[in-house]
Amino acid sequence: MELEAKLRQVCGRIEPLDESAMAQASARLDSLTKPLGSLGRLEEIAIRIAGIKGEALPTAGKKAVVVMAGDHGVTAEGVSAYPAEVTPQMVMNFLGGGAAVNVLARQAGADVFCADLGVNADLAHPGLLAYKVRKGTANLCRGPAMTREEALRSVAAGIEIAAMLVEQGYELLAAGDMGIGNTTSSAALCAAFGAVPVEQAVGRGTGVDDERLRGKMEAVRAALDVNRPDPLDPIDVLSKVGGLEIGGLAGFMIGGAAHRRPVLIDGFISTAAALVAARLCPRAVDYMIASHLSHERAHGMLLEAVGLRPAIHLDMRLGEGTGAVLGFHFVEAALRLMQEMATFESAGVSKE
Ligand SMILES: Cc1cc2ncn([C@H]3O[C@H](COP(=O)(O)O)[C@@H](O)[C@H]3O)c2cc1C
Ligand SMILES: O=C(O)c1cccnc1
Repeated sequence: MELEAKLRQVCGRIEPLDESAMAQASARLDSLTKPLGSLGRLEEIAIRIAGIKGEALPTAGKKAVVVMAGDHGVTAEGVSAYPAEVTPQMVMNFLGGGAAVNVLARQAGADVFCADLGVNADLAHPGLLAYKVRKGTANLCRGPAMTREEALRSVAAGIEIAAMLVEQGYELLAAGDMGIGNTTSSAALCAAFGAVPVEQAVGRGTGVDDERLRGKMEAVRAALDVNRPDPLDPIDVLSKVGGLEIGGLAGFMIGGAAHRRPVLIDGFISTAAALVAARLCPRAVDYMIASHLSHERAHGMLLEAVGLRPAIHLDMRLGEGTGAVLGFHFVEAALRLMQEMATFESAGVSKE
């Protein structure tokens, strides 16, 4: 109960966007040497970041991506194209700098953090954010993935990680996931919340064949039948069919919003976490910026259910925060345009 109260308190701290900063940013964009509105969604993003940070002319500041990792008991059903051991192995790869997200983060000038919310293995590395709630979830086809208390602890861990990064001076955050089997859990979450019908919620994830895809669909149906998650109780849904890293990511998004930091959302799993965050604290959505549209088939519908629109579409389906980190580029581009472009007046360019 104490964790529930704390969560309500953090949600209550999320403020509405700063309308005055947004109006000033909008006026500034209209004064720049370009046809009105011609920078399209970049203008929308710049205005929103102004509202989030409460500054008319914000800069991007220090950037961090957090990859939250957790294992999934549902892998016993053969729902992934890869073995569960990949989760801890990839955690070590993130810490060693060799994963796709590390390369993209280096290119974007961002730091990568990796958090263990529930990996099956005992991991020891000085760089790892150790927040293990339990070793992997239980098989959600047979019963709840975790207890309500564990779900709340995963969300609380994400809130704590966001606070720690804000304390370290990070101003722009991105959310990434690692957990073999987590597209199954994410599909079950989408369906449980009524965001996407079951038949459309299940996709190929890491690239399962038709037979495994059918098994994955059965697994999601079984998860909903056996657990009967209550869509009006987001923690109930998270605990029954979610994942530890998904809870962590939802908390991270809520924590970022409570600290007035923009949080870039990645692909399917990250957006499933965004849906949990949105159902817990609707106002947190104002602080989220969608990055890409994943190739995973339900992602578009899921983004829509959260109330987000992706900016780029590169047919990526990796996760890890890779799409979100690409988002650093266009967020920074939007802010630099607003900061650095000449106005009609300063450049002596005729308006009419
Ligand atoms: C080497 C490797 C690196 C990854 N990085 C992210 N994922 C992605 O794939 C997993 C989800 O797909 P499914 O539900 O089909 O298991 C997650 O770990 C996700 O982050 C990876 C998967 C693999 C194999
Ligand atoms: O959209 C994603 O993030 C995704 C899709 C498939 C597999 N892993 C991640």
